[in-house]
Amino acid sequence: MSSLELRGLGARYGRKTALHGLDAEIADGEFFVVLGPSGAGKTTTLKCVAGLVEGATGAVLIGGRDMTGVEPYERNVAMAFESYALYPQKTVAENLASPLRSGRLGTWTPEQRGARIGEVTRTLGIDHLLGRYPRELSNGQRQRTALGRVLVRPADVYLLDEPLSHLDAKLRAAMRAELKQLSGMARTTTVYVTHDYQEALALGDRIGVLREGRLVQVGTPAQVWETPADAFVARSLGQPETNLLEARVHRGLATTHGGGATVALPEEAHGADGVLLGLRPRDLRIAGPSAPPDGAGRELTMRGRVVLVERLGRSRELSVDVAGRTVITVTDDPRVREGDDVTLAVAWGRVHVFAGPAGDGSPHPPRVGSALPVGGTR
Ligand SMILES: Nc1ncnc2c1ncn2[C@@H]1O[C@H](COP(=O)(O)OP(=O)(O)OP(=O)(O)O)[C@@H](O)[C@H]1O
Repeated sequence: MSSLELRGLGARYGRKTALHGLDAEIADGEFFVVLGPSGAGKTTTLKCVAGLVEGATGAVLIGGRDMTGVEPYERNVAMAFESYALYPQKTVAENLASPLRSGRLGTWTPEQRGARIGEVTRTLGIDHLLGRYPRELSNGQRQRTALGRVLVRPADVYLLDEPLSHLDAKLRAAMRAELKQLSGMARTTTVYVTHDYQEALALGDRIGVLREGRLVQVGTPAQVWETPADAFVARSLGQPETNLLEARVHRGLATTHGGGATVALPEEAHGADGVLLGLRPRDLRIAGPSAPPDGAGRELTMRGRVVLVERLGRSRELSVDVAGRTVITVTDDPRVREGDDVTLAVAWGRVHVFAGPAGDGSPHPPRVGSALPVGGTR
């Protein structure tokens, strides 16, 4: 069993605190993604698990065993760094074989080694490069070889630091799909670090969102997507970013500045002076004659004027002026033009309510629930 547990994990670099006591329980075989912006402490988290941070506090348990005082090479973790380390004088095949030759991992027959290397290199799409030297590879190929070096060896925990960052978008998407299929990967507890929310949603059994050295939310991709813990988490997932509209609260109702929309609030938000309403651009739709707003009041509707249309591949990103506030939405309808008056509609349950506007107390207002219809029930 190779579960991984972090108990109050802390790390400092001089006077700078990089991790403020992380707690997480990662199950045996789980694929756990740490998502966060640059500087959040993602790499430091992995290094602490590997035993590479001096003076780390708290505890790391692997398979229930406290790793405090256990040397990095005795932890049986395999870590891939963003900057790839390969032996320049060895071919790709030799680079991949070397971890299996070290003896610490049991004895591998040449056939077993060949089979494992074949499986990993086919998954990573580098099986045609086995005879090349690192200097003869592109950055993306080098990165995949470095990842291969980690994945060939059986370990209790894989620690992967942005392993796909040097690949182009198409290859990243293809590799994402392949990675989880790799046998060994499917069974080995993995902590995967990224700042790419799509990668996190696609790969993670669960996602831990890291901000300024704190895990601010841990949950399945669906939980983090549907009920973001705060406005920061909501903005971290999704492109275009979640719209945040400031609203004043009066008698359980919130009205956006400018009066473009009014919603009823869940009870937890009644005491707030103000709230932020979070609207994902893809949750908003343009209500038109063919798809009128829901007459039963199951949707919030807002009137606005399209001020900008930008192409996003097949769809279009619209900036809509709603009573002086810009609301971004995405549509596949090619007929919408700049200057059009439109009605935006969104299901009440998809209107996230965050307590307190940004800049007014907490810089990251927590989510307190979703909006309710005015004067009715959902
Ligand atoms: N060796 C170091 N000395 C001093 N400060 C450091 C050191 N390594 C990291 N830090 C600081 O600790 C914080 C966390 O760094 P870390 O590398 O863990 O972040 P990250 O989330 O992995 O960022 P990125 O996505 O940019 O790699 C940052 O503020 C960083 O500047």
